[in-house]
Amino acid sequence: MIRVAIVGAAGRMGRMLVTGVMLDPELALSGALEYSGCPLLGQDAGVVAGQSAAGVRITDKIEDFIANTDAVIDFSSQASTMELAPRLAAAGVNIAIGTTGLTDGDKAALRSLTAAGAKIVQAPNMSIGVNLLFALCAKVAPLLGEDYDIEVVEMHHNKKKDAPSGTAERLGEILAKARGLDYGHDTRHGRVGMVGARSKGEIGMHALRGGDVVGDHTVIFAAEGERVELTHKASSRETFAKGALRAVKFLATAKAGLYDMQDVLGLKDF
Ligand SMILES: NC(=O)c1ccc[n+]([C@@H]2O[C@H](COP(=O)([O-])OP(=O)(O)OC[C@H]3O[C@@H](n4cnc5c(N)ncnc54)[C@H](O)[C@@H]3O)[C@@H](O)[C@H]2O)c1
Ligand SMILES: O=C(O)C1=N[C@H](C(=O)O)CCC1
Repeated sequence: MIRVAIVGAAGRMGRMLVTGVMLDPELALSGALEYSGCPLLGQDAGVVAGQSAAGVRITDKIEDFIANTDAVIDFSSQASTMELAPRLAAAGVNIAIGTTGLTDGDKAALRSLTAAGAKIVQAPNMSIGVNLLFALCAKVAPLLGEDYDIEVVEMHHNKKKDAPSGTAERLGEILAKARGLDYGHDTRHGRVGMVGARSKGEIGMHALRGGDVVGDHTVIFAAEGERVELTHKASSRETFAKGALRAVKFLATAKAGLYDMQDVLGLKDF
């Protein structure tokens, strides 16, 4: 049995993760963390998630559960994730991070924790379909070549705080690498004004927000006379939660290291 605590337990993903852990016979819910001042502190995490009582109260202190926890799943905020990760790693707790908006510096800091023995999965999207899309883009972009202009379009619900989505950023990084471009330098985020004709050496990135959209990502390869579009649409957050549960099971037998969902799903050699 893997004892799992959820960070951001009252959030959209947190409630889905609490439910997923409670329903999984290989996992046991050991803790549920929220920010200090959260009105739901002290409430039963299962009840908050719309399930039966889990016997785990939402707390703002990791000390309430860390000694009885094997793994933490963190879908909260960049600041919270980066503050907690060193403390969890120091306690020998495995960490599955779904939080987006992490900087390159944040990812380097996570890697340095794994050099000291931590086991971490960090992935901007834990669905099987999106991770297959990552692998497909790495193959398709070099095959189509420079004649095909690449644009990435994502759409999410109107509560999402970061843009572009972590998934779109990862798509951009994969596509840039496949084209010999630099994601940070060569990405055009939206276009406005007299920007001139599109150059070959750029990737367009467009973030749409509205309603309750769970998460749509499309990569467009556009050439003279045709275009190819690869699209993934998530219709339920359950797909992300299922991936996170796979991640903690993967970490239970993994060596120290910083992993992504390509490792968890065995897509590295696809
Ligand atoms: N990797 C994936 O597959 C995936 C999928 C969906 C969402 N996400 C990401 O997960 C994050 C959360 O998304 P969401 O839609 O659930 O957002 P949300 O705002 O509904 O939930 C975030 C929760 O974290 C809590 N939180 C904030 N600071 C905290 C702290 N210091 N300690 C403990 N809890 C704290 C908030 O109170 C909130 O309940 C975002 O970064 C989002 O982009 C990733
Ligand atoms: O709802 C969100 O927020 C999502 N965030 C992830 C991202 O930024 O890529 C994954 C999809 C849902």
